[in-house]
Amino acid sequence: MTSRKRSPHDFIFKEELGHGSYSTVFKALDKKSPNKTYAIKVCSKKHIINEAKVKYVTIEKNTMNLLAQKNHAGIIKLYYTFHDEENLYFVLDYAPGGELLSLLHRMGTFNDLWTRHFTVQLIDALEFIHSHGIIHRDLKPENVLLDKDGRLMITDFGAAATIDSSLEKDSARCNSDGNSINDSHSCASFVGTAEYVSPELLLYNQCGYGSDIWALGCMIYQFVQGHPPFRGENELKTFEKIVALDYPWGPNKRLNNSTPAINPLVINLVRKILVVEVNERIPLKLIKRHPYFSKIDWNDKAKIWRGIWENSQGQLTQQTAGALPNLPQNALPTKQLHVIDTPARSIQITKQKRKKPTKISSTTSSIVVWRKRLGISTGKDDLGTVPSTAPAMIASNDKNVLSATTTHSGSKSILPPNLQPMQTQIKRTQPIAPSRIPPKVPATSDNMRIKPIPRQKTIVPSPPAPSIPPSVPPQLPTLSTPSTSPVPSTPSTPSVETQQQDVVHTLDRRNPIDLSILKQDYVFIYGIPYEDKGPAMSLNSYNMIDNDLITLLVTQHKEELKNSKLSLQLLTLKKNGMLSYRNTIKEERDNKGNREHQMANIEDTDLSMYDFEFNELSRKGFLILEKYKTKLWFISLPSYSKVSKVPFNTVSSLSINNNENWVDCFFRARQLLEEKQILDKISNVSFDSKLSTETTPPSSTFKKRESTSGIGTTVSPLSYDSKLGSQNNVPQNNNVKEELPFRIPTDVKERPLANATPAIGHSRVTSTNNTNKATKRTGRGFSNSAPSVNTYNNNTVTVSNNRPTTNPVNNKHITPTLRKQNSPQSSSSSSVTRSQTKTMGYRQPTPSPPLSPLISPAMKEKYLAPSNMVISSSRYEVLHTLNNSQTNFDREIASRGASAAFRSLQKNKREK
Ligand SMILES: Nc1ncnc2c1ncn2[C@@H]1O[C@H](COP(=O)(O)OP(=O)(O)OP(=O)(O)O)[C@@H](O)[C@H]1O
Repeated sequence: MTSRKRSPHDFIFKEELGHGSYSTVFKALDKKSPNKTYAIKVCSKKHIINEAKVKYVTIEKNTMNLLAQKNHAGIIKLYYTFHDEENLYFVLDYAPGGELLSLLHRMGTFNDLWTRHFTVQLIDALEFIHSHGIIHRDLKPENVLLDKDGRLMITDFGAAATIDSSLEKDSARCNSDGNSINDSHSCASFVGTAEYVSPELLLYNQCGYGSDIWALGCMIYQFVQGHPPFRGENELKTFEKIVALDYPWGPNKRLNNSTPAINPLVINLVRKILVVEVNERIPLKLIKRHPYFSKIDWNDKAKIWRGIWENSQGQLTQQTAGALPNLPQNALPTKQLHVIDTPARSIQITKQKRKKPTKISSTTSSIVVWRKRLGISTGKDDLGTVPSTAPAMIASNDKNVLSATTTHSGSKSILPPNLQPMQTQIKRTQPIAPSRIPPKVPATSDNMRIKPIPRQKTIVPSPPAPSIPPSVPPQLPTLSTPSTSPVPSTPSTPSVETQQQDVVHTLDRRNPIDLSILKQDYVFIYGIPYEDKGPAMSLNSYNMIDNDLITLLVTQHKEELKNSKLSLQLLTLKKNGMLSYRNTIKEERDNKGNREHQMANIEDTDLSMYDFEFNELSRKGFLILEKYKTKLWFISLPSYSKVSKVPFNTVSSLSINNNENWVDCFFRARQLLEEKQILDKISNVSFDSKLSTETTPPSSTFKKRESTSGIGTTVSPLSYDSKLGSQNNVPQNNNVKEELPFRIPTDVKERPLANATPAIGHSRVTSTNNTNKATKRTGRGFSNSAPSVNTYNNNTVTVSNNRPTTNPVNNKHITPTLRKQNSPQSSSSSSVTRSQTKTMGYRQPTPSPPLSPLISPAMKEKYLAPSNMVISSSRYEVLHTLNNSQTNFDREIASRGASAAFRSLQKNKREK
């Protein structure tokens, strides 16, 4: 870089490379060193002022100046800035490969190799940007350019913001004025592109590093799917999808059929990134340790930044390209060099027609409209004022700015130091949290369809907001598929498609689908001790409970699992909502001679599904069913290879509905129980009534197991073994006490309410203990249950304090929150349960306070789910609950349970 002042006359302007909302970009040669090619972005001063783009030009220049000093391969470098009477000039790295989006469009989707290649480079570049306290805020494939070898270069920093470098990297937020926010976590404006905008920006007016990571997740998804994950018919619908986390995983669209399916690790990674709660979103440093990158040496920059056609030695090779379908090197755009030596003065900055005519303000207005529709307070936005993204003083200095451009190495800013927007610390306003969520957040099927949009317009001016339609609660999907029909007439034969799918998963394909079973599988069951102070694990590691933890547990207890006769259990979800298990290896019987031990009734209040994470492809996953007394219960699927070794001859009539995942089946069962109509239909179904009356503790073997210790004190954060990948990741230290993997509560005291719902008369048979407890619960004010619940609870009124019930009139689920309002007595329990919830530390970023002792004797015996725990079937309930939650943590909890339901709902809708 040179400090010598440059001017337009130092360059030969060649063809136009493209134009943006306030600029036209030309290829240009340096007259002094003709071998050096640049891209010069020419911005018309008049246009900038007229279109009020000064602040964005300023931000872009300052940000690029800052980054250029460190010279990172993944960032378009700004070499010089200068101006003449008419224009501003930014002399930039020339990226002959064009936009990454163009390449993606040519390819349809990227294969795994390219996906990893670009993702790795993106991560490295993003880390560099963040390490300088900069948030890009408009990451998307259009803003990523390629050099001639297919290395990516991030550009377009016009929406960037800086934060205070003293803040924690992953927690810092900023406002778009470049002011760090360590208290209010507020962002004063909306920027970005609708498809890539983060939920925290939409919902809470916040932006931070996490927002870039969200966009990264969207891009990775786009690499493998060919389109961004969230795309509605208009921006408002796109926003709805974002906050609903409504994105589909479709088949890979590559033309070449030999292309393998999407790497499950990519899916896993994207799922970890696309998390609505920003605090739960995986940070960059953990992304780098994700198994998808197990072979990446992040310190080896040369390797990371090699071209797409270079081999590991850095040599260009046709091999790589040859191995990829339809991947000629000329996939990268090669614009013909028309040598048009344009005199600088005659450069016309045309009124932009291609894209982003009103980029930021348009998105902003869309978000404002959207938030208005949701009834979310947006402060000034509600008054129709779009918050500014730049300090107010910039506007008043527009002209000064334009006449004060400098070379890069000269004074660093266009503005005088006291007016520099990127460094000015301004007291921020409080975060604008949603103050009200309206009764309707449309989750209509019409926005499920994805229309091919050739190019992601950054911003399209939004249509005027339609008036809010009257609230229509989303309907639960009805059941109609033969394999899940509750009518037990003739066993249905799986469809051809079903049969094909079952090739992998069906354990015994000779048998027809057993209509009384929704889902049946082999699982490992873990109990994680949950003590007064919280889970008997470090909160940090507890925060990481997910597939990785399950994998860790399996890894750690592999031998034990292999050898233990109790390790493999058959877990069955029946249509009456009963979850039962059976030891498939040793046929143990309980005192009543039952081979099958009921575990819990999912219809039961006590069984709360807190979270799930299943990957049906890799057969990895877990489901946290509940915190019951002292344990959290996990159900984890073993790998298929393990399942295939199970001696199936010990199991009769095993047909598994593997077309649906566990979560969907749970909701299906729940729905069956809740809908009167369905209950009628299933009244003839002969349920195993033995199970429903079981009150006797099962075998002593189980008891003995129960008394042994569970997982010990601390599990350190996971580290990935790069050689072994995710299936074999191991903890950094082995400070994990031995855990017996199988921990089913086997006596009445320990077991969650183990009630089956008898078919005839729908009366609920409960054990003596449970009946008492149920009565206690009723006494806490839950008698205002929906009629449908009582319909099948003739004898014992047992109404969930966390389970939505169904109003038979409109089939609308009544949230606990709503019921709570009708139930004065519920307040005490809700406060207690809230305390419990917090203490659970569920993926809480910071350690939560110690668990307050359980208060009532009843609670000592029975765990009460948090009052706002929602297993919901409608997005409305989710948002309603989120809105009514008093703390972020409550929101997190509610959001998790609800998101499961919502996904289920969406899936069903899509299937329709
Ligand atoms: N350094 C570069 N090398 C090659 N082409 C470039 C370079 N910078 C920009 N372009 C091309 O010029 C087009 C316009 O870029 P520019 O930065 O002016 O606008 P934009 O970022 O696309 O839009 P906006 O400014 O509205 O966000 C880009 O889409 C890209 O195709």
